[in-house]
Amino acid sequence: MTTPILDATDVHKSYGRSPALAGVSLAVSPGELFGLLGPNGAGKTTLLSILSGLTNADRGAVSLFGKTFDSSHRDLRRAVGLATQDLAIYPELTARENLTFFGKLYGMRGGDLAKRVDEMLAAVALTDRGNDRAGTFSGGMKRRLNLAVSVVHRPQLLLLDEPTTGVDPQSRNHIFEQVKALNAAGLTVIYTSHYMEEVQSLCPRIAILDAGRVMACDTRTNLLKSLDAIARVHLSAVPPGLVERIAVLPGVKHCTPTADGLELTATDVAPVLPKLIAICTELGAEPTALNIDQPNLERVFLHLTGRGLRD
Ligand SMILES: Nc1ncnc2c1ncn2[C@@H]1O[C@H](COP(=O)(O)OP(=O)(O)OP(=O)(O)O)[C@@H](O)[C@H]1O
Repeated sequence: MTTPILDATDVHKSYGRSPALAGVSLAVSPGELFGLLGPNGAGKTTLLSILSGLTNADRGAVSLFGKTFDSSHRDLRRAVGLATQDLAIYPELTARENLTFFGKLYGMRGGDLAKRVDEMLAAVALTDRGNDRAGTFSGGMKRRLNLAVSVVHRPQLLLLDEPTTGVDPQSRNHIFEQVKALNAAGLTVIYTSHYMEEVQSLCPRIAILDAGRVMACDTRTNLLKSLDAIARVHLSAVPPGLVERIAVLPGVKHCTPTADGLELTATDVAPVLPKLIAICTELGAEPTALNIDQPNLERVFLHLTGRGLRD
């Protein structure tokens, strides 16, 4: 098995008496685009602060690149890029100056730095605005620059804390594309968000964090497989015997009548539908509307915690 690029075991962190992390364990392999999904206050920022060496855990162990890690390991910290939720860029500097400044902080100089700055401006579609002050940028452009700044020094692990906060759809797409491109080029990425759509579409493996604990950590496929699809069928009538016949169709787990039709659960609804329609036709019940609720991470979260992600 490959050595994990990041291995956290039983990490605890409290602010005063309130625990922000209450025993978090997770491992991320080289090359992964790993999602960390959790509502506001789940502990995502606290975890990223520990993983980037900004703060230390109260208890537990973290290893990065196979070595024990804490904030005193300056060499390991240089191999991590962090795009913070609060923007790290300087509004009075231009985009180019911001990138150059952060590159220099990491010891980059001369032609290599100049080339990298150009590359980063192009990657986040800010080449045309490179000489404009960051303070004049839209929220989305600032986020894109914040992302570029976090990788200018070519880290091996990138930590993204809610990277689409306050951005327009166009910038959001730029950020998604850039994250995917960085990952495809070999960068390991931990992507934190409370937007389940983002994590679900970007990340093949995901940890769900709530109240400082990992509630589940698995592949996206396995997380979604843990729930059934729900089909709601509206019918012109619900003849006697219909629900009972549908309930025993192969693949159907439950079937119950509703005010205007029926509702069924199945791991896979598609193979059930033709048989359902045939039975409805035979019994004289015309389907008038069909709604299929496929499993998603919002429902997985609800199932695990009893609450919605945005409660
Ligand atoms: N500096 C701090 N002082 C006191 N409490 C804090 C501090 N930072 C975080 N907390 C608390 O720790 C818990 C976890 O916060 P954290 O910011 O890590 O969560 P999060 O999942 O990143 O949420 P968000 O997306 O809203 O930032 C919360 O209850 C928060 O109020």
